[in-house]
Amino acid sequence: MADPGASPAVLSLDGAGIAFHGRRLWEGVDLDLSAGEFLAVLGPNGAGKSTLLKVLLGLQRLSWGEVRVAGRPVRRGSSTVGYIPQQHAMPAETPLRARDLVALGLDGHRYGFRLRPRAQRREVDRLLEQVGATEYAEMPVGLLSGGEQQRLRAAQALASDPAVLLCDEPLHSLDLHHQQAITDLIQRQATERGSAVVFVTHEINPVIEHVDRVLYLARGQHRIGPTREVMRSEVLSELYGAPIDVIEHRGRLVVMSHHLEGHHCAPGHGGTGDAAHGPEAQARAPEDPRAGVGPHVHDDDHEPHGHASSRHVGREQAPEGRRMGAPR
Ligand SMILES: Nc1ncnc2c1ncn2[C@@H]1O[C@H](COP(=O)(O)OP(=O)(O)OP(=O)(O)O)[C@@H](O)[C@H]1O
Repeated sequence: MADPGASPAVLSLDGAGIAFHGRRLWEGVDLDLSAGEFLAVLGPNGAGKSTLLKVLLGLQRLSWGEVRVAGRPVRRGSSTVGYIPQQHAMPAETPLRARDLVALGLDGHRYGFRLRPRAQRREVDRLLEQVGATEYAEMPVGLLSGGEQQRLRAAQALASDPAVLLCDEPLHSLDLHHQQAITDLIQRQATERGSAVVFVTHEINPVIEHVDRVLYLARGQHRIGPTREVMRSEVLSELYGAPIDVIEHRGRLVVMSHHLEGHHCAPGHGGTGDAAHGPEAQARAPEDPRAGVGPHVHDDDHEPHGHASSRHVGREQAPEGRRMGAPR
């Protein structure tokens, strides 16, 4: 059973906030994420979900507060952070085979040295098999479907066995079977390898059984807590400043409102509301060089870049009794 106080946080946000041109996306976020914990990040379009991932990737500085991964200030390219970006098509002429894309995620740091070609090939084969991509391992990536490319990105992100795994709408464009396969893969990475997972999504139902806590961002405000504490009519109505109904039906959460835009639960995805936009409502991918075919550049030199904490409003910790990963 998890004992959050006993293990140091893998990921910490302390009084974290961000503003662009005077507009506060979120502020006063205090969060300690433990090994193996699965955090879902929800909120309407433009709430700052992808920006949060950019912060955790070291691509965006906080306006307030501090962020630490594995006890150190985050740094772009750190081997401790894996990232599955939003799906976007790679150009047809991309000069890489599927297996090359996955191999970019391997730099041998797990073994203390770069893998020999044969060992690397075996590891890439294993990763390809995990995501069901063996069949097209030798294909040029640009000729693969969006869903096939997305499975390769998942394999690439897992290759480094990261302490923190960031996922930006990773299920988008996957069919139900592969949604399940990728979700299971991410969950196994959490429970068996102890990766803390930060999973940005517009739709909680495909991952609801895995989620330990939800971070909900809306209108410059946020709530953090177990799914059914945050995903309640009272809480979402307060966050949106408009009446929202959250109904549970056969273990699925249905969010309904006549006022929402860009919400995470569309009529076609289990909701019956008439104004919600579902997962189709996509935003830009972070401007991360790794977002495309990008090699997962590992670089463990850390340098501080966080700002001093300006607010501290009750640190959030993992609830008792959640699943826990193996010690790293
Ligand atoms: N570098 C930047 N400079 C100025 N504004 C920015 C910058 N990066 C993001 N923004 C703005 O911050 C807001 C939040 O963007 P972000 O992509 O984080 O939202 P999101 O919650 O991921 O949205 P979606 O659900 O549509 O993907 C947007 O209005 C965006 O234009």
